[in-house]
Amino acid sequence: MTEVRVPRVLTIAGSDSGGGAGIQADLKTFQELGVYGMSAITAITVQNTLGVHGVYPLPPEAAAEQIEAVGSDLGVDALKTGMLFNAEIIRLVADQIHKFGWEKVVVDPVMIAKGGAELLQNEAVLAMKEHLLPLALVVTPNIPEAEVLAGMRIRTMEDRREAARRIHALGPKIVVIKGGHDEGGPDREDRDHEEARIYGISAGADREENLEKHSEEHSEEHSEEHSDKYMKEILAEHTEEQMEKHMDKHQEDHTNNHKNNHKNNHINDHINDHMEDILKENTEKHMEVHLDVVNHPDDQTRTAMHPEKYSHMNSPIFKAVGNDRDPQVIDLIYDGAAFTELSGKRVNTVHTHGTGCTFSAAIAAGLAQGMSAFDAIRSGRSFIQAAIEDGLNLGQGHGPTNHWAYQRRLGVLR
Ligand SMILES: Nc1ncnc2c1ncn2[C@@H]1O[C@H](COP(=O)(O)OP(=O)(O)OP(=O)(O)O)[C@@H](O)[C@H]1O
Ligand SMILES: Cc1ncc(COP(=O)(O)O)c(N)n1
Repeated sequence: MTEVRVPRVLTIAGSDSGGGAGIQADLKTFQELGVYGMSAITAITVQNTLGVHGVYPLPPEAAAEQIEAVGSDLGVDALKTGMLFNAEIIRLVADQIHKFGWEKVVVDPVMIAKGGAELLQNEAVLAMKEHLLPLALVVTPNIPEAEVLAGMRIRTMEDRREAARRIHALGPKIVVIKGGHDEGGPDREDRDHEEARIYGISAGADREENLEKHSEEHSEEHSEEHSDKYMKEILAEHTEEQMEKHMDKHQEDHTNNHKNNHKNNHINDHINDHMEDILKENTEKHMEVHLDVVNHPDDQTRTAMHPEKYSHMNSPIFKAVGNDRDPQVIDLIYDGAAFTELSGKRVNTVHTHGTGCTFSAAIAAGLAQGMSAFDAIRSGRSFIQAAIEDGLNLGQGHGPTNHWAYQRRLGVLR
């Protein structure tokens, strides 16, 4: 009889002292999903919910040696990469993946923290494109990262599809462009003018033509100086937008928190007095959530070309709660043949620190468990949706997500 072995997953990423992103988020996700987690740390960040206060990269060999130690002894069924910080670390990590012949590789091309700190040096983008992306089964850029990797602005879903095609051409088998950052943004005219400023093109009627011309020149040029400037502009712009939204929401949250303090004390007393009742009630509430999911008629997954290929995505357990009237967040998947949109309810919260890390870690866990890439992505989406919806409200800033939420909803109350 063959012995059943626990799936083993490695994360190669930076440490987040605040516990919401990076290695810490990854290991929490692995544990929740029932896989054995291992880590190779690339950098130590001094971080809390208010931001990144320091970055201490480890010597590149430290990452390579950790991977060697884990790979040569415990073995790795799937892995994910997160913050890699510099080109040398990227090269050594890629060498190790290549040497061990690992195929279930999820690359989360982390570039910048939500608060604006640089988690990947500008000049390392080229190394990521050349050395790491070709080894990826799944790559999961957010919109600003996709803009940098594809060398184009993303304003519409068609832009996103074009960016996905370009990134796919760099070698990964499946591209997932996440939609967390797509909150509508400035109107088309403003974006046109902003784009014109960055590209140095006109914003008038001949705009599309100019943009196309620019994009051709851009791919021919590939000058590092140009892509450095381009990357800085894109990332700075997105960060400013996010910070403004964050500050508004944060002030609102603070007022609400204050108002809720008395109420919370009462609730705590109540919980202590009636623990059993609360737990029972919670279980019923979670069952209702499931029923809502099961009965929901409109599956929010739209499959562009091969519905039969993705029929497993109709599995009720993997459906996000929500409906078409809710503001949506859409992740776009491209496998070189078809586009699939995964959409779910957009949660109105500032506590989304580490969402990308958690999502990619959950995908790696699914792959290690033998899921297809699409199932793993779908299940990763459900994991992060639950983690954002049932937020923990920790810290004074941009708080972490709730890594317990997914299992709790499945009825495992802990
Ligand atoms: N407000 C939200 N409501 C629901 N889902 C969200 C929300 N924000 C992000 N997500 C989901 O979380 C996952 C990560 O998306 P996001 O675009 O935030 O990645 P990211 O910017 O790389 O994350 P981070 O940098 O915080 O680690 C995606 O599956 C996305 O759809
Ligand atoms: C170590 C580390 N890795 C990744 C992120 C990205 O997460 P976010 O964009 O939510 O800050 C981070 N902040 N820290």
